Amino acid sequence: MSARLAAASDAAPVEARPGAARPVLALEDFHVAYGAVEAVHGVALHIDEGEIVTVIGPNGAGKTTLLAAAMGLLPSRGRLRLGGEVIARPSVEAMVARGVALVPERRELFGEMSVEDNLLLGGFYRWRTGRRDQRARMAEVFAIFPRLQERRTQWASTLSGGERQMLAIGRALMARPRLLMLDEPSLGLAPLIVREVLQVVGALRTQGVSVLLVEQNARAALQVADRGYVLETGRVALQGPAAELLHDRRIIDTYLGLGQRVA
Ligand SMILES: Nc1ncnc2c1ncn2[C@@H]1O[C@H](COP(=O)(O)OP(=O)(O)OP(=O)(O)O)[C@@H](O)[C@H]1O
Repeated sequence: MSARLAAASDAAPVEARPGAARPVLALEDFHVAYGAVEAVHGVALHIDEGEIVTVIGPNGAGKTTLLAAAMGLLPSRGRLRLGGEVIARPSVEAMVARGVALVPERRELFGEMSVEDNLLLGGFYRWRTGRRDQRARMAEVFAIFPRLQERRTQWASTLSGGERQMLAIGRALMARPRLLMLDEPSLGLAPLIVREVLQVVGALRTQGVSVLLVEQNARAALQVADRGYVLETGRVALQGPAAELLHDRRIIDTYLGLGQRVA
């Protein structure tokens, strides 16, 4: 294991790390349970401003659970901070109001509504007033995903898998989030489309959006991310710079397949 890769969760509290940028999101000793059964056991992770951080791991490791609880969709125990603020009881309303957006695994689009109307709904909560503002933001989203503009009047249900994923991300971007949380954006997509979608995700950092990317496609995720965490049975098993994780023997053997070295 490389010296810069750490086997356990962040040992020091985030604010205690020398020279650390202020994290957009920090979880410390974060636990999530379904009834009496705990699925996430004391995870610590952070995302700094403009960073793309990925959480990878096998089926059932707790990735979706972690993301849902960080968004306030599931009850949690531990510490969650957004910027400098401790959020005592994370709720969806609190997270959305503070500029966090989640793109869920199943995308949750409104199939019998146009691309344009799906996008407008994404900005509704934050921009209840000011329709002109929403139109301006939609133009920005179309600049990011030109394919959506070509299909703006088409029902969401008629889009291809890749286009639906773009629409789901575009809808989340309508709220101008500081932090975008993505759950398995590669799910069900062909490799070329995965690359296209993740390239756009990578470009978001230049627009001041930080990204928490949960992925089973470890290679694709590590190629776009700055740092990564490996979650196994609800615990952080390994973490470090994405470029180093990509070349870590254990990651290659377990997640990248057939003992191949990454070129
Ligand atoms: N609604 C639920 N009720 C009870 N247990 C659940 C529920 N949802 C998930 N779990 C359990 O929590 C654990 C973590 O599941 P989770 O879906 O978060 O894993 P994951 O890493 O996202 O997996 P995948 O990559 O397959 O989506 C699993 O053991 C799962 O069975």
